[in-house]
Amino acid sequence: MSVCVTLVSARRAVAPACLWTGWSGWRKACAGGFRLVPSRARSGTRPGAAGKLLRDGEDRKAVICVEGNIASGKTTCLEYFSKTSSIEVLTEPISKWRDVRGHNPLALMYQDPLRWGITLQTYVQLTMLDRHLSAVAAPVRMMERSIFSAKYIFVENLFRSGKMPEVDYAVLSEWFDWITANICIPVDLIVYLQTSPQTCHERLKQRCREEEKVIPLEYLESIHQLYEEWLIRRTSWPVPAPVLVIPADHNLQRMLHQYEENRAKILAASCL
Ligand SMILES: Nc1ncnc2c1ncn2[C@@H]1O[C@H](COP(=O)(O)OP(=O)(O)O)[C@@H](O)[C@H]1O
Ligand SMILES: O=c1ccn([C@H]2C[C@H](O)[C@@H](COP(=O)(O)O)O2)c(=O)[nH]1
Repeated sequence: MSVCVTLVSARRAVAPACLWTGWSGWRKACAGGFRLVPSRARSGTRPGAAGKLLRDGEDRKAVICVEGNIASGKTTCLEYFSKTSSIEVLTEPISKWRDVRGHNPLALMYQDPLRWGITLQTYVQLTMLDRHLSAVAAPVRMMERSIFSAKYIFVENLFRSGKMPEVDYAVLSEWFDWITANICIPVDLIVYLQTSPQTCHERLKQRCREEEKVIPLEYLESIHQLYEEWLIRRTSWPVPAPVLVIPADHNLQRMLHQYEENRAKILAASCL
């Protein structure tokens, strides 16, 4: 049985470097865990890292982000690779999005996106940044989604569909731009689980997460279009790493087979 997999070439995002002449208090607070990459750094440093804060030792570890529509099978993919000793797996911090000090911003967003979209996405941005910056224990880290898809897919979707006021979009964009200009967020490979929105709709109904019962097929179609624009057509936002596209409409057994077939390509990210 032939399985089609495409490795799309790299086109790294290069955010403007920042010189950090001040901020001494913050830099002291970060000492130990982070270092500032010299603004003239060239060899041996990640592209785009110059002038940014970088977690110590992180430039030697590989980071793979698994991207895809809601219920495309990302968690299932991560579960599969979590059995490999050299890989550590980080799922999305969805339990936090469902319970921040007793509040459920995920449910609120689905109930009234115009009012609560910024609340959820601000918290998603914070918790995803925290995930990106947490210390890596294994040689390879696989994480579910990224701070990039939070902005380029979900914030963008809310705004474009008229469900986020322009001022909320502007504030979130300012935050995102500041973070990516000043903090190094290393990504070595994006694994894109490419599904049809219909498949995701079926899997979503099967998973039956309470907050997501209101999601119509059209919502998944919009998310799908944004992913395709970003990672396949490359007409929207910078892509921070090479992209490995894995068609993911197949049944579970065939998907696990595909993951095994792609193991070497995925682990090759640690040699980049
Ligand atoms: N290849 C597959 N075929 C059928 N069902 C699947 C497949 N992969 C995952 N599922 C099921 O679909 C639902 C969503 O999968 P999940 O891995 O949670 O997706 P995601 O993390 O992308 O939201 C779950 O109920 C899961 O068991
Ligand atoms: O930036 C984001 C990221 C995720 N979400 C929503 C979309 C889904 O309802 C869940 C994540 O579920 P997955 O099954 O992992 O796709 O969170 C969001 O609204 N904004």
